[in-house]
Amino acid sequence: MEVKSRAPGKIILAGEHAVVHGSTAVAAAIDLYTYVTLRLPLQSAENNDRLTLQLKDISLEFSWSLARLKEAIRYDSSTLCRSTPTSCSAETLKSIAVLVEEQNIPEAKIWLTSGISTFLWLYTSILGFNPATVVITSELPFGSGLGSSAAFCVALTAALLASSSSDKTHCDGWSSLDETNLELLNKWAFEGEKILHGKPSGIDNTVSAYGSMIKFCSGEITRLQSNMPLRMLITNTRVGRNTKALVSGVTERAARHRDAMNSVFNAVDSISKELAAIIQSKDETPVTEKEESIKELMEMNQGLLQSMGVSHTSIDTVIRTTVKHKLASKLTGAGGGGCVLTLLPTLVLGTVVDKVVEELEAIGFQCFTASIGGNGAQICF
Ligand SMILES: Nc1ncnc2c1ncn2[C@@H]1O[C@H](COP(=O)(O)OP(=O)(O)OP(=O)(O)O)[C@@H](O)[C@H]1O
Ligand SMILES: C[C@@](O)(CCO)CC(=O)[O-]
Ligand SMILES: [Mg+2]
Repeated sequence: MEVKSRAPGKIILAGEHAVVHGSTAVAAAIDLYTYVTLRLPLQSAENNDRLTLQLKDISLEFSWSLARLKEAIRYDSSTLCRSTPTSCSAETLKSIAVLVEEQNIPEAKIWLTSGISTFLWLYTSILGFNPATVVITSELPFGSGLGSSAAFCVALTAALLASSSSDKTHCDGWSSLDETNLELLNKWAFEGEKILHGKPSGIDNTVSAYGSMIKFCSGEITRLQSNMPLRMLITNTRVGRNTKALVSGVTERAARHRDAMNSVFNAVDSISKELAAIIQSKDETPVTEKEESIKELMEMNQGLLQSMGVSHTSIDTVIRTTVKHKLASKLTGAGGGGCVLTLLPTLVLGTVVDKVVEELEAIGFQCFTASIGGNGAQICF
């Protein structure tokens, strides 16, 4: 039996980090996906006593015998229930860490450790100690602010849940999940993100699972219907960083300067709400005027992210380069490097965009555009 799944990455238009502290944020799915192929072997097949994970983009394979998994992860798989997502306990995470360590991940790829731990947790929690080969590929850059960790959790969980569901109707092409399955998928993916982000808000897994564009506040989701064109240039500074460390840095700063940081988070909340209202507004305001407002909101949000301590000199370089051409930019995702968004207003000339891209790429950054607000998680049998 084989099932495939895919889940998109995302951009955060406003509200990253503050959303972890209860503020509103606005995010949209992008058309760059993480793909999972899950193969369950026949009883009689070779390798029916192993769990194998293949990360195709980086040509790495990890494999565990089921006996070793059962010995190390000491929970009773008969008590696990795919329909009630639970958190990975510190004790289980420790046992999983031992299993990951045994795989001798190359030092240069050590950042994969948390991803592989998350894989083992989600797999054994949903499918128990059953043999399989799981193949993963991704169009998303890892650890760059485009939600690679959430897309990984959502795509993996979608394949795991689909393979264990009674409804395996063959379909041609990708099909979306129904509301009940989406909700379950999103809850499991959130548990996976907890291993990767430490204290996630849940916005990344939610927008990856549901797709489209959402306003998100303390777990409450509002799907947004955009009533204006929204084009963003995405610049990957290629500066690596880790979301978990950045999130905990902001939490520590918030503990040191409670009142000041609460004011920052409140300001971000207002920015996100205003941004969502502009995007959805059906009034007669000309698009150019709406774009001017979004531009200003992005600049303000970037200033507040700077004051949270999550910007980076590479991000400042992108901002300086784009502002010369009267374009506004802000970091997206956790910051500290990673990706930057630049609003491309409808009237901006193609020649100006080409010039900006040329300048940014000459510095060593990578620029691309992506379609915003598309599909969420999908499966294919
Ligand atoms: N396809 C994948 N295969 C294995 N691990 C992955 C994959 N995608 C992401 N990961 C794991 O997620 C980690 C990156 O997550 P992180 O949250 O730091 O960045 P991000 O999700 O890309 O950015 P942001 O959280 O800011 O949107 C990687 O170091 C890796 O452990
Ligand atoms: C930085 C953060 O706000 C967004 C990362 O894409 C973390 C989170 O919400 O989990
Ligand atoms: Mg992430």
